[in-house]
Amino acid sequence: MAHDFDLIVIGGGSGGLAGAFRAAEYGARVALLEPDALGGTCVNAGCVPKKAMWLAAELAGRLRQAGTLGFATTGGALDWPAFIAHRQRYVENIHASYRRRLDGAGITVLPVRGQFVAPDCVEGDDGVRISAPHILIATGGRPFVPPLPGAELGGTSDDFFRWTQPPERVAVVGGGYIAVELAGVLQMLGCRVDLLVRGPRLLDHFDVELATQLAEDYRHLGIQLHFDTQVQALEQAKGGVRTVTSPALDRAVFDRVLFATGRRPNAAGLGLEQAGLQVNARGQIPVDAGHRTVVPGVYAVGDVTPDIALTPVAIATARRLMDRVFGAREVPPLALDLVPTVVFSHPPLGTIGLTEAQARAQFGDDVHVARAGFRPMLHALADSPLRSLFKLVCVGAERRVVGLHLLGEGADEILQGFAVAIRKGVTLDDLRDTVAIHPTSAEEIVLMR
Ligand SMILES: Cc1cc2nc3c(=O)[nH]c(=O)nc-3n(C[C@H](O)[C@H](O)[C@H](O)COP(=O)(O)OP(=O)(O)OC[C@H]3O[C@@H](n4cnc5c(N)ncnc54)[C@H](O)[C@@H]3O)c2cc1C
Ligand SMILES: NC(=O)c1ccc[n+]([C@@H]2O[C@H](COP(=O)([O-])OP(=O)(O)OC[C@H]3O[C@@H](n4cnc5c(N)ncnc54)[C@H](O)[C@@H]3O)[C@@H](O)[C@H]2O)c1
Repeated sequence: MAHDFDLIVIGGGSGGLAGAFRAAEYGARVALLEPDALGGTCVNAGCVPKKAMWLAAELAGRLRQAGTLGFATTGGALDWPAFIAHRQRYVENIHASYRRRLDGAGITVLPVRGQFVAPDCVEGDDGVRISAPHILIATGGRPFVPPLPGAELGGTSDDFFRWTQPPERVAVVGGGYIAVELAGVLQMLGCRVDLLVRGPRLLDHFDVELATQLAEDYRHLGIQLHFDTQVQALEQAKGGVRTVTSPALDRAVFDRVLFATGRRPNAAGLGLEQAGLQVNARGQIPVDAGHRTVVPGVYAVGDVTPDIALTPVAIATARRLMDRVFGAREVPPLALDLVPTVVFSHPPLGTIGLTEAQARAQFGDDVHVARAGFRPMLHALADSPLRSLFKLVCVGAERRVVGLHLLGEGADEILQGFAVAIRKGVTLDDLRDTVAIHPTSAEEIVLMR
């Protein structure tokens, strides 16, 4: 049967757009289905607007520090509507840029929600069917809200990005990336934040020493941290929403409650059974290392799969996949053991590779850890107690670096270059042989003992 297109991409977020563009570069005829705004979670309710809020929050902190250091400032209060206008203009520019690039690449964009009617055929919610020998599922995920009594009184990160005014008192539920990032931003921008974490620590999968130092830094910023605290229900209360928790909180009424309790894949409603596909126990679409599903010609990338839920991972895997399918190139799978990532906390926390605990579990006594704890110069000048902590995890007689963990100012920008070196097998001696740049935070990495 003649197909309408060479490739149908379901979802116009990070992975879908990257796959569509790369396939079009090889001359493929591509249709992209996206019922909402182009760019998906990252551009519209994730990385981009989040980073804008983080930058505003960092500026607010800087303005307060500037006041301490003798500058005449107004204290760093933010006019939210004015800032959000700037943020959304930036987001709209990204939409316009995508639209231009899609037109330029000759990609057919259909503003519809798609579902499979056969392994090579997708129907939009306008009833129109299109077919292709290759179909890429890149439908991402959505916030998960635990099914508690009164849960509808709370919001999620999606709601946060719709706020036009800051609340005075906020409870953030969760201890992962989004909880830590939103709690930090809101506190820095002048809200009173309580962070309700069901476990004993922040950021379960990150190095425990850094997570502990971050909790300490957050306490200094004024965030109320409640560990081992289970939210059982939300109730409407006079002047706000009451959190019913175990154990009970001293102050339990908030203007807003935000659930940052994980995300779930968008796999329901895709007609997967018509394609011959099934989801795993976590609702994700299983794929092999090449991002093929069990059905020939059907692929999946990004948050709808078990991959690490990060934009650069969705982009890199989609591009490699299209290099194989349309470029007929042998491309190795992405090395998922060395993915650098940053939590945009205050200060930021960047990490790549194994934590100390993971390295010890894998290599036993053959692990060598170097660390540097210090106050960055600006914080020392302003008499702020916020501390940085950098850790290097090395293995073997040659002390090959298998993990780098950075909490502190500039960590978000410092990590990328070291990620290249670590991928290339850098050793502790290589780092020590490198001349430091003084005075910086980054020099601590080459001076570590
Ligand atoms: C608050 C927040 C902050 C984040 N910050 C970062 C960060 O700083 N750095 C980072 O790397 N990652 C970050 N992430 C994660 C990142 O946003 C995701 O990993 C990334 O967007 C996943 O890309 P994707 O293509 O899989 O899905 P998405 O970007 O979610 O795109 C999926 C698209 O598919 C569309 N869709 C769904 N169903 C259908 C259908 N049936 N038919 C057609 N279209 C459909 C959706 O409308 C959506 O546009 C953040 C996420 C959140 C929520
Ligand atoms: N800076 C970044 O790169 C960035 C930022 C945000 C999100 N992301 C990506 O998006 C993913 C999703 O982020 P996230 O923060 O939603 O998920 P997460 O998995 O990082 O954290 C979820 C948190 O919610 C808690 N939780 C789960 N169910 C709960 C319940 N019923 N009650 C109380 N707490 C509960 C977990 O213990 C955990 O602390 C991340 O894993 C990450 O891959 C990346």
